[in-house]
Amino acid sequence: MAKTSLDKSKIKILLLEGIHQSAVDTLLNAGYTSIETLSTSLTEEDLIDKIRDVHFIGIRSRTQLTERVFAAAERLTAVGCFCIGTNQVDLDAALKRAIPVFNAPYSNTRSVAELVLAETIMLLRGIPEKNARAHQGGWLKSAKNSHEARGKTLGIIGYGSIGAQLSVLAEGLGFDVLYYDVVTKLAMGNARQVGSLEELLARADVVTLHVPDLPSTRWMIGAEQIALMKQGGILINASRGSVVDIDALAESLRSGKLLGAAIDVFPVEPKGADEEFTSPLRGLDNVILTPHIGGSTLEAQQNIGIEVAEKLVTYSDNGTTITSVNFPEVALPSHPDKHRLLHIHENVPGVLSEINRVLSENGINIAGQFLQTNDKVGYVVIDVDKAYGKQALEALKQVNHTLRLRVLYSESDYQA
Ligand SMILES: NC(=O)C1=CN([C@@H]2O[C@H](COP(=O)(O)OP(=O)(O)OC[C@H]3O[C@@H](n4cnc5c(N)ncnc54)[C@H](O)[C@@H]3O)[C@@H](O)[C@H]2O)C=CC1
Ligand SMILES: O=C(O)CCC(=O)C(=O)O
Repeated sequence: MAKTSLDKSKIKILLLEGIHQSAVDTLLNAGYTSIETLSTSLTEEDLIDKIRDVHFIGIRSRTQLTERVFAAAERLTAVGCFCIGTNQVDLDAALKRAIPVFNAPYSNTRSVAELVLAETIMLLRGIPEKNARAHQGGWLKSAKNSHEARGKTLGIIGYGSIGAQLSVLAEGLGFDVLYYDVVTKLAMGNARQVGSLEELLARADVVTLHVPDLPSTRWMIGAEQIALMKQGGILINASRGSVVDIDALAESLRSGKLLGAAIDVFPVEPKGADEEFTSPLRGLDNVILTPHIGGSTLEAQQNIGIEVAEKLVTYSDNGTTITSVNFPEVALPSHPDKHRLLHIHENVPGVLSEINRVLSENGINIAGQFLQTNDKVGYVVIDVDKAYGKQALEALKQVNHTLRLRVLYSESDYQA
């Protein structure tokens, strides 16, 4: 019998950026013991060195997994983004090497929504400036530019998980909620979708961004858009640093066009606590600057640790790719007495029949077969009896357009 399924203790896992201990515990409980954790991200060069013998990598938003990194990652089997956004990963570079990428699409939604709501109230009252003055011995006791949230208009750009959650919380406080999204979205409560970004900018007292990093969202808020906002408006960005032109924002705060801002994400962010944070927004009154901690609550991080680690374990043990952001999604049953062949190939006609020809010529009985494709990749999973020869696996690897073949032992063999 061919021996290609790796012993779990030999499967190397690298977790970067201070991923929560719950991820380590989840991996250990599943039998994966070779886990290295680092509290920071790595530069591209350092990552290229480190990733060569790594099978699974876990990152957050800071680590850039580029084409060059994937090219060096000879053993990489899957990527876990312990966050929502996956813009830091070259998803096509991963896909063409048969590497599924997973994330935690909802685990920190609430944390971001709560932070934004809190910042909205603080900024409407001018608290950052009053707080700074008090720390310097000043006493800015004034109602000037201080407003209740009740009856103000909150404009949400991007009405997905976070935008919609924020909408519900904000209505509870008495905000009128408007939102703009490229997709028609069902309104929560009494919120209303507007037809254009321009309309939202003109009508909202507070504008908050909750869009992904996409070519269409890059620098979507610049000088032109800020000019459309109300005099004395407030801007919040806890989405991605590429969405707001930070120089234009700084200028609008200096000129008094905007009265306040809260920014959690920046075009360039420090790799870790040792690197200095620089920004044109530093030193401006009534600007809340936070170090990309929208999702950084213990509750969210603990849940994310478990969720993404479980997805990596499930893919490693069983082949399931449900919720992968770049890969054909297949939900697989357990395979107690069968070995499982995972064949990943370019999605071109004829590969499946070629695989079945090889199996038949090698006398391999198919106990179960599952197939899913996306526009680039086909993923065929075949459960087979345990008795097969090494030459059958070699022949499967030789099938034209094959990207990768993985073999998973039967679960009873794993437990043995
Ligand atoms: N600051 C932080 O720590 C965190 C930041 N994030 C960021 O927040 C983003 C949003 O998260 P979710 O709400 O979970 O995403 P989501 O995918 O549920 O929602 C995004 C929404 O934006 C809309 N959208 C896309 N392009 C648009 C455009 N050009 N104009 C208007 N709307 C557009 C989509 O249709 C969708 O409704 C993430 O992609 C991530 O980058 C997420 C979690 C934590
Ligand atoms: O917590 C993190 O490192 C990143 C949070 C974030 O931006 C996300 O979930 O997309």
